[in-house]
Amino acid sequence: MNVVVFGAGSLGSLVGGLLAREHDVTLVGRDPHVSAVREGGLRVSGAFEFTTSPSATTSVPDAADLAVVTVKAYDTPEAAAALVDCDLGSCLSLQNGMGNEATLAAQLECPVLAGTCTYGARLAEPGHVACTGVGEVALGPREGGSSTVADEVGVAFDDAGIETVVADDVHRRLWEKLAVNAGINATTALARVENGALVDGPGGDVAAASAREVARVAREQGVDLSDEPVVSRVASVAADTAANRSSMLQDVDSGSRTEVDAINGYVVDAAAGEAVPVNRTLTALVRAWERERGLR
Ligand SMILES: NC(=O)C1=CN([C@@H]2O[C@H](COP(=O)(O)OP(=O)(O)OC[C@H]3O[C@@H](n4cnc5c(N)ncnc54)[C@H](O)[C@@H]3O)[C@@H](O)[C@H]2O)C=CC1
Ligand SMILES: CC(C)(CO)C(=O)C(=O)O
Repeated sequence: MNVVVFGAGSLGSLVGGLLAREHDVTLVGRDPHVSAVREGGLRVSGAFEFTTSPSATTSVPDAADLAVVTVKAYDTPEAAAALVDCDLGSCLSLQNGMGNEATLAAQLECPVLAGTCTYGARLAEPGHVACTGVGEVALGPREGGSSTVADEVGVAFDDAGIETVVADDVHRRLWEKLAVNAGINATTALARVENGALVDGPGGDVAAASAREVARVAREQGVDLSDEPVVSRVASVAADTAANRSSMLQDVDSGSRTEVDAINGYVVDAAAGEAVPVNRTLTALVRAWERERGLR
């Protein structure tokens, strides 16, 4: 399979590196990482240890069987615009946050797949990505249900040794992942704590309350997501990733824009006036930090 990974940063380089063991992969990213990969290949370390040599460029090739989109959620419109002239068989988003697939589908003619990814990745240096945790990719048609395209992409990921589930309930999975990110990311970013600080105590109460709001909004959207399993999921992820600094805390650490608009902000927008005070507060406080740093 000929794959273009659009957004070759941490996650894109890990997934692209794993896929490159079995497929023809082109990483689309930015220098100095792209130049380093061109010159010396891509080293994947951490839970894996290998070096591979995908193509690497700063511009999109003319065609590919599959585009895997791994930019931050706020860059998805730009990614969609950059891919519009690429002759694609299909497109898969592995991003966090909600709305990415709709943004891609609005501009691309190919089938768009939705996905969640619980692998952990960190770009250690140009040309070198570390896998900080082995997880799972779940993917399916963005419309829900099943499709031949989703099956084929699932086989391609599985053939590359990526733990993959082809899911006919991708909407539920996206909302469940949203509840986890809405509970953990902003809470840890604002408190400047690692995920484990939410396992119990005041931070955990905020994370649980945020997740309950997400579950309610999901149900209002017709997605079967119950409160307590979601709250338990948030607590178990916080415990399993206790030493992690969440991606939003890492963004705050580096003074970078966060994905709050696609996470807690999405919950507020989807609630359409329904009371979601915890997500509304988390969104406002993270946006206040971004504004103070001139990021919005
Ligand atoms: N890093 C991780 O462990 C995980 C990340 N995610 C999600 O995956 C997405 C990506 O996250 P990361 O890889 O951590 O972010 P990142 O910032 O490391 O990677 C994104 C990359 O896209 C590149 N990019 C953006 N626009 C571009 C353009 N127009 N042309 C070329 N390159 C462009 C950026 O330069 C950057 O290198 C986010 O939604 C994140 O929440 C999900 C699961 C795990
Ligand atoms: C699951 C969690 C919260 C792990 O840190 C994550 O996905 C993130 O940090 O964005």
